Amino acid sequence: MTNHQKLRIGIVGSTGYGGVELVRLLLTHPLVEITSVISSSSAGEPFSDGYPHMTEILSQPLDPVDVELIKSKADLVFTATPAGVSTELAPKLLDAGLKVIDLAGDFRLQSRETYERWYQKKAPEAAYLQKAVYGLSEVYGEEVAGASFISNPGCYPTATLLGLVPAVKAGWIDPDTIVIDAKSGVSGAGRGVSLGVHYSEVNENLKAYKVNKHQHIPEIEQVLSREAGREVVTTFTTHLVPMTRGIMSSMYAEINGTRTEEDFIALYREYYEGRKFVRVRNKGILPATKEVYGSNYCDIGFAVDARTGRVTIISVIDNVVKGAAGQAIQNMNLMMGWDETLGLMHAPIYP
Ligand SMILES: NC(=O)C1=CN([C@@H]2O[C@H](COP(=O)(O)OP(=O)(O)OC[C@H]3O[C@@H](n4cnc5c(N)ncnc54)[C@H](OP(=O)(O)O)[C@@H]3O)[C@@H](O)[C@H]2O)C=CC1
Ligand SMILES: CC(=O)N[C@@H](CCC(=O)OP(=O)(O)O)C(=O)O
Repeated sequence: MTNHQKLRIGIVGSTGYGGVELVRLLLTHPLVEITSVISSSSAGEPFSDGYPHMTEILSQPLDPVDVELIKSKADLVFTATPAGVSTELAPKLLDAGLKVIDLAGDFRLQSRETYERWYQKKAPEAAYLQKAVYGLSEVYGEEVAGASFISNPGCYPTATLLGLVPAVKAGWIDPDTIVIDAKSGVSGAGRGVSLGVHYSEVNENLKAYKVNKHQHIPEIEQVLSREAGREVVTTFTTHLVPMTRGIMSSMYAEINGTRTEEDFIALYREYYEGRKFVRVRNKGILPATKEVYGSNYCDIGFAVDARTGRVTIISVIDNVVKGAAGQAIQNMNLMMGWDETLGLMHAPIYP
């Protein structure tokens, strides 16, 4: 295949952490080429000025956010922008005939009212919201195939939902009893500096934040409700951990009936059969964030407590890969009818 036939990719928000991770991964994808890296604040500057580790790898100048220009240079656009930007931009890109994969939260919630309450921003127009397919690849991959507009899941919801959906769908756990305790590395907050992610605030520290207020709560509840076939509400608490990448979601729920760890392992292995990026650990082995670092894997492990009748489910991802850029590329592969693993089979970096 010549370069000419490759799918041409534009990245809005290329100067952020999600954007630069898209660049890193797409550079080795066999069927695409990055034709436009886009910035709202640094157009004209070489991409590698902001990221010297990309010197002589990707030094092309940043393009402005100009829909006509993007249309002339790209077939598919990733928007890796702060909440609120794609609400306005994605409809224009779609109207220009481009395929769009949005990494932000703007199009994830079906209810406009729920979005406005949790994000404190104006919701997208209903007509465009209805076009967006929620791209939790291993659960809704069939809906993603052939779609032209994907709303990529949040990082915490990806780890959490991949860990909960099979058990909720099978009715093996009581959805009313689920408690989710989640922890993230600091890159989850993006490249922008703020007091909360300042080195001396984060280093040698562990803090809970946005308790009962996190914008990912309605996203998690939306999917759990759909899979359970009834409304589910849940307790979800996020913590900031002094590490760069990684999310661990520790989930607790009451088991319906009597199930062993072997039962959960078999259920999940069957649910994710043929899906390379979810790895279910053997009995007695729980995953750690370093075991997925830099990769698109989500690793899941179980501990059943016969004494309390509860199961603990541990799910880990790399927030910028499976939690953002990696899953977005997986969704692009599914949209295009390609093997979902193209460009993504990187082994985790260890140690
Ligand atoms: N970091 C993570 O782990 C994850 C992030 N996400 C989501 O992905 C999105 C991007 O996150 P992340 O990369 O971490 O964020 P960053 O803050 O690192 O980057 C966002 C980029 O958006 C660009 N931008 C800001 N305003 C505008 C605008 N008005 N128009 C166009 N571009 C704009 C900025 O670049 P410039 O000034 O050059 O235009 C900036 O570099 C967010 O919605 C985030 O919530 C989702 C899952 C995980
Ligand atoms: C560590 C950290 O601050 N993480 C961010 C994740 C934000 C994110 O990914 O936002 P959307 O998925 O909603 O776009 C947070 O908790 O808000």
